[in-house]
Amino acid sequence: MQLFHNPPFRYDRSLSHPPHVVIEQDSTRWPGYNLGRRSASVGFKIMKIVRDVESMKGVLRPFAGRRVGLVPTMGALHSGHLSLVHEMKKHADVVVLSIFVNPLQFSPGEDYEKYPRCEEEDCKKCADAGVDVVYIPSVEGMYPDGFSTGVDVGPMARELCGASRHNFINGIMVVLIKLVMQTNAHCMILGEKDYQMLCLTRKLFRDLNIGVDVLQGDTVRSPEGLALSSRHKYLNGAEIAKAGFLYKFLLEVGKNLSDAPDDQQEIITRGKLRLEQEGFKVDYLEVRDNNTLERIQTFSRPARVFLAVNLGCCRLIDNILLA
Ligand SMILES: Nc1ncnc2c1ncn2[C@@H]1O[C@H](COP(=O)(O)OP(=O)(O)OP(=O)(O)O)[C@@H](O)[C@H]1O
Ligand SMILES: CC(C)(CO)[C@@H](O)C(=O)[O-]
Ligand code: BAL
Repeated sequence: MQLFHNPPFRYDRSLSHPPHVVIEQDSTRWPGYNLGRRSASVGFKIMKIVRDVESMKGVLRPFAGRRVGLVPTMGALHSGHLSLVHEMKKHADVVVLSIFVNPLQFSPGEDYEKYPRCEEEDCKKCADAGVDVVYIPSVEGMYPDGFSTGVDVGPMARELCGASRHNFINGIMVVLIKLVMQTNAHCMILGEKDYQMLCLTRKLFRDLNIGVDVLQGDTVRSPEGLALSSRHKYLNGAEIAKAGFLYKFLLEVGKNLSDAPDDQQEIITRGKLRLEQEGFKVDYLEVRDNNTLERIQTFSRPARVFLAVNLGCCRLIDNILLA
């Protein structure tokens, strides 16, 4: 599929695979979009865009022995994603950012088709942030005919987001295994905003002895506190302003729980009512153990408050750690 109709890129003919597979951004035609800002002595001077599963490993061959850091995303990049890139640059010699809207993690009726796709803009942001390789595999490349393998990380995949999004967690686990294998990543970074995914990915890698470090990136928020999300493209200005309420709400719930830990049930019931009154449709508001994600009654171990709501046609999630 040709995604850039008049691509401001040139083919990299130094690579052994067909030129249509790997293209390089042309820094002479796009001044400012080479990787001039990078300080590291390793990595590419010109960002590479790889669309082919087979080519991915070849692209990194010159960096054998170097630490490869993977930043998996579904694209429509925002400052949250870019903060993960900046953090990863501290831990890896070569940074690969993947853009793949993974059909496996969506269930029928969810927003797979309409999920925002804006690759050209994303590639510019990546080049500016100093990404070495943008990996944009196709659905056919990732899941060729006959693909049938799945993983199940256990009951926790069916709680929190997994209770309403049945394919969500296990679909992510499959794609993350594939992405780390395809990129030969030594480490990967996931955002705290998707804390259930982060925890269960760590569990998966532990359970299957996959020796890839999973780093945690801080949640980047708007000045009003709204955790940035690609799905904000579904919201209008008034809805964005309304969504800013969620973080203040979480902080308030957190304070109430710290002040009256024995009143958890009442605080949560009242909280859900408040969210509905503010115009949100509540999927869940829950307090869970920070490490196991189990429900907790007492606060003897670190805990986290999680929420998921719908506003218009947009699903929003957030969470905070209870001190
Ligand atoms: N506001 C944010 N701050 C930091 N990291 C984030 C933020 N939002 C998403 N991420 C992280 O970026 C990575 C890629 O996520 P993804 O591409 O699904 O973006 P997203 O904004 O979470 O999309 P959506 O909310 O629409 O599902 C994940 O590890 C995710 O946790
Ligand atoms: C990790 C991910 C890119 C896998 O599709 C995405 O689902 C996410 O960040 O939630
Ligand atoms: N970051 C979450 C990806 C999803 O909602 O499918």
